[in-house]
Amino acid sequence: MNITFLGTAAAEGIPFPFCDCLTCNHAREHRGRNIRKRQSILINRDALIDPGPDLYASCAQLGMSLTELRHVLVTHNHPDHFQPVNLQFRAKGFRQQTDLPLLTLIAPPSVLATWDRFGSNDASAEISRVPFLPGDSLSVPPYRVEAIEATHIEEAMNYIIDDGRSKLLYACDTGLYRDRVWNALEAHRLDAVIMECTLGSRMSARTHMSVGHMKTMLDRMRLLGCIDDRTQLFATHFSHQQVEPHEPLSRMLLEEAGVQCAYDGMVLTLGEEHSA
Ligand SMILES: Nc1ccn([C@@H]2O[C@H](COP(=O)(O)O)[C@@H](O)[C@H]2O)c(=O)n1
Repeated sequence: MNITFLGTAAAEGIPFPFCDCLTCNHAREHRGRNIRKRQSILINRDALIDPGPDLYASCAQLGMSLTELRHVLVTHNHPDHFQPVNLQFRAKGFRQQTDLPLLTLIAPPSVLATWDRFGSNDASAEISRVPFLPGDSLSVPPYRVEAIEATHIEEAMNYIIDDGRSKLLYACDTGLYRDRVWNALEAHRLDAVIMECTLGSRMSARTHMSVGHMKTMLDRMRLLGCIDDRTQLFATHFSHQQVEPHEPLSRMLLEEAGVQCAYDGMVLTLGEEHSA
């Protein structure tokens, strides 16, 4: 499974244009991995999680097209994770010479309601919708997708994605899992975990993760046998209000939690990593 981080920031991005905090100012001055677009990942070339506000800019910057995209999974109904216009522009009039595969839109009912409220049309966007909720699973070859309940807003989900060779847990956005979620997770042996660490080392909250909470979650996963020393661990979805620039943040995550710090353009081939 190839995974490309299209964006690694929380709602505001880094730098947030309406902010002059140290992290935002440092990003403007030093750029590189300090610049973070809003959170989104591409799996291989055919599955995308969270088509947020920076999707087109990320693809342009990384030289990637989405013409092979077949599955879009949405975690929850927040505007930094789902922007209907990204998929509305799949309509024929916007790409007359390009044929696209039918797209499966896997999303909670609240996200599908937003899709409808923005005047979207499934037929013209060549989309087949699949209402999805925590506890649901389905097969969209080559993937098996299972949703577990996130601790964030109503209907928010994290995804377990299995391509038959490796299994990923995508844990954005969430706070500490509720007890009932651990029963569902127990059955899984994970090759990679991508977990939000919105709050860095500065604070704790119910609906987002700090490095302390991340360690708590990973310790419990280890105890249950979901992860072991071979599992690759990544932190992402950082808030400019809570984290330092990329280098000190990377050091802190590695030292305190044994976790790698994701950056925009990072590519994982489960077992390897190199820049796009
Ligand atoms: N405990 C928190 C929660 C949020 N933030 C900041 O707010 C932004 C939006 O949060 P959502 O819960 O709506 O995703 C987030 O990007 C953080 O910058 C926070 O600092 N502490």
